[in-house]
Amino acid sequence: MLIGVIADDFTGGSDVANTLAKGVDAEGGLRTAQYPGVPTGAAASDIDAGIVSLKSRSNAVEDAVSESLEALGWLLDQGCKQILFKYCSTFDSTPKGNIGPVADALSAALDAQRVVVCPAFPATGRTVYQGHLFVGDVLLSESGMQNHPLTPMTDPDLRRWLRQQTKNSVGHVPLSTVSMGSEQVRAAIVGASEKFLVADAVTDQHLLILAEALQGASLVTGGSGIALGLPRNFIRNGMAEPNAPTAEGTSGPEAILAGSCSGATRGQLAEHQKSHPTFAIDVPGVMNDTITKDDLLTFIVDNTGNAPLIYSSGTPKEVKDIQTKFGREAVATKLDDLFADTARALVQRGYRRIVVAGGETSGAVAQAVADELGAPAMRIGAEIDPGVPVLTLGDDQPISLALKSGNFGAPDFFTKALRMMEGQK
Ligand SMILES: Nc1ncnc2c1ncn2[C@@H]1O[C@H](COP(=O)(O)OP(=O)(O)OP(=O)(O)O)[C@@H](O)[C@H]1O
Ligand SMILES: O=C(O)[C@@H](O)C(=O)CO
Repeated sequence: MLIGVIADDFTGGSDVANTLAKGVDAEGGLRTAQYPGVPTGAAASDIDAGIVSLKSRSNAVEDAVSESLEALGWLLDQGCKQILFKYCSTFDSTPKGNIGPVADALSAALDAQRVVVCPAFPATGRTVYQGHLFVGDVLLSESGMQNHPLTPMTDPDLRRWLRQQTKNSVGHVPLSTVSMGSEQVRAAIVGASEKFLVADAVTDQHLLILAEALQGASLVTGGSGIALGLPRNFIRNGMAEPNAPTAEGTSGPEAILAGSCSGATRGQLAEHQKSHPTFAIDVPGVMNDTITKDDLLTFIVDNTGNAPLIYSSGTPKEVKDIQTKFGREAVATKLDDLFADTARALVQRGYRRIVVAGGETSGAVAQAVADELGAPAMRIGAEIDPGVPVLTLGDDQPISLALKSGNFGAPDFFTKALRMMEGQK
């Protein structure tokens, strides 16, 4: 293994897996696998890039740090030459963490002297300019992310935000330097007096320049965009052969599970409802055990073949009311367990295509499917929409998964994902 990624959530893991598997057009990517949690055994010997997906974005700082260090240990044992700490392209974190403390711990463990910080992902509208993060044409703090229930992003200045989280110093590599090329970026990194350097990037070209400058860096941090040019560093110096995402996908019974309450997911749900059966999970019913996985399964079984979709997704007000009544953690645990139990039962019944919306929900479902199949490595297939590939697990009776980040995907994402799992456009 050459590149090892520690992803702070599962959808983020499949986002960066997609990027590493694709690489730069015409130059190819790496043979890539995504793992739900830290694997117990060794990785297959034909994997160049391995992504360990954690649920460390918004848990306690100490847990995020220890899980990330455990993932680092496993990746180094697999031979990785470069580690990428992948966080969200909207820099989801609080003034306490977890990005800063995890980056502190990883850089100390790797003895990394200068570490680039770049969440830019231009294909989904996230760009960094003058150290500030934009979503489309608005600052992060005006993009809706200021109201995020767990990690409200109220300051778009990444340097100021990160300084609250880290004991190390934070500097900046401005766009004027990035646009001059990789030599100048490298010189700026080497000459900087600060440890963490927020790097501006507005286009994929800027990300490629940064990646070229990061050849040989033991630790890189960012969104999936910063990974765009990393495979070709290894391909160009002869350490890896160029590859394309090859996971084959599957056909067979299907289900869509949506726990995400983001605006994008709710829009995709509204689109899907126009011509497909959907089932709204009664969350209070789940909390007092009057709704169980059997209700969800009955609906899915009755509507198989017609892209049945189960959702808990609610408006911000509905979510707030339910959280106030039952407690945020209790609701999240109960819904995660419900989706995981449903996914396990679907696998047992021979369901082969499962589309999931939401990072937390994807974590619960992917872990359950991998456990049920006893197959920890997810192979990377075609890209459905920016940042979301088809994933395939298992050998004899493979299962395809799509793990959609809350904010990703076009309005017709759900049907497109099911089609692409079968190898159609
Ligand atoms: N109706 C609801 N009421 C209260 N909480 C809900 C409801 N539906 C889902 N949730 C909770 O909202 C959270 C959704 O998180 P999830 O990470 O799956 O989606 P997301 O935040 O949109 O996605 P991402 O992390 O990829 O941006 C989960 O913790 C889930 O339990
Ligand atoms: O970077 C992103 O926006 C996504 O990969 C993500 O992290 C989803 O939670």
